[in-house]
Amino acid sequence: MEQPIIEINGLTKYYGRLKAVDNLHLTINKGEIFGLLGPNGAGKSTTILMLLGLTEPSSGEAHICGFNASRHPIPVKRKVGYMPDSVGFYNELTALENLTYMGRLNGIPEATVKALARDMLAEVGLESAMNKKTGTFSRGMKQRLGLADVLIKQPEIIILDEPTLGIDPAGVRDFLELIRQLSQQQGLTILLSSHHLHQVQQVCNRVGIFVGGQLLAEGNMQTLAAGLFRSAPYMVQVTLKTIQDPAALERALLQLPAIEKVVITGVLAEIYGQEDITPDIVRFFAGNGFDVTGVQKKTYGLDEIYQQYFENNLKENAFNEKSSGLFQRSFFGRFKKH
Ligand SMILES: Nc1ncnc2c1ncn2[C@@H]1O[C@H](COP(=O)(O)OP(=O)(O)OP(=O)(O)O)[C@@H](O)[C@H]1O
Repeated sequence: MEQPIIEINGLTKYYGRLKAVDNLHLTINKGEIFGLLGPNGAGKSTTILMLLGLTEPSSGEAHICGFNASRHPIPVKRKVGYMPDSVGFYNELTALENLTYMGRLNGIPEATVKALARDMLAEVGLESAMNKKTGTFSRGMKQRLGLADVLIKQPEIIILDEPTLGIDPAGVRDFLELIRQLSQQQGLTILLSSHHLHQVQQVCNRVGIFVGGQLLAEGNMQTLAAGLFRSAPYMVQVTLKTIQDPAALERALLQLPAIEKVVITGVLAEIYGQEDITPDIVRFFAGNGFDVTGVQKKTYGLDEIYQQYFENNLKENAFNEKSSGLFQRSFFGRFKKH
């Protein structure tokens, strides 16, 4: 049963004349890992600040666990743990000392704070480093400590702003896995802002694509891909030993049912269709005496979704810069709930 925990209605923020967030509508359910995806300046951080009650919206409102974020920021802060993109610690203190200190600041009773800090450090995989000074920590270790710092408040929602920035690939993988486990084991709701497509794709149940202050699309990977690639959602790549007459091959393939488009480049044929056309295609090539060296069914990931949007958006901008807003709305309009 879906239970809304973050409800955003018409949230808008102007900085002077700049509309940093434009009429945002979004609902996030309890236990979801939601990715706010978008390039720099898209409005992700401003949205997060409004959710935390740290900046006042120009219009619209956000409810967190039922509390209006700008009218009741204190209960909201109790429910939400926020990790900014860069977390500062006292370098001369150990991880345990830093975390115990943060726990005290958050009002955790003296009798339990140290034990809780130890538990949280174990939770984020820093058990063996808890007595090391944080000045010696790598960026990945600092992010884990940042997460422990958020968890010690025992929040219901965690908001992470670009949490994997500057961490090496193995560290990123471990960190994302940790986030996934926390969400699964503790039923935490996690909102994660990032411009790293692959990372968001790995860990999030649902993503929202932000550009120019607008939420252009939201959904899971399947819904986004199905909507975006509606005209030809399936693609099969066939590699052949040779292609003597590409035009004739294209014509012949287009005779097959459900095939919408064929693109031949060198010895590679990319065949797009309405249905999963792989069996028909394989039969076609085998039956017509082609030497097939490879067949690959393509599934659309966030990369393609993002790329497709940007490619089209760039073309449109080059054509008429002023129409880009309109284009964005029409291109992604079909995904939007509001
Ligand atoms: N305090 C501020 N005063 C004026 N303009 C601001 C302020 N904060 C952000 N902006 C502008 O609002 C827009 C959205 O910025 P925001 O930081 O929310 O985007 P973002 O998606 O989080 O990007 P990044 O990943 O670079 O932080 C940008 O054009 C930014 O320059």
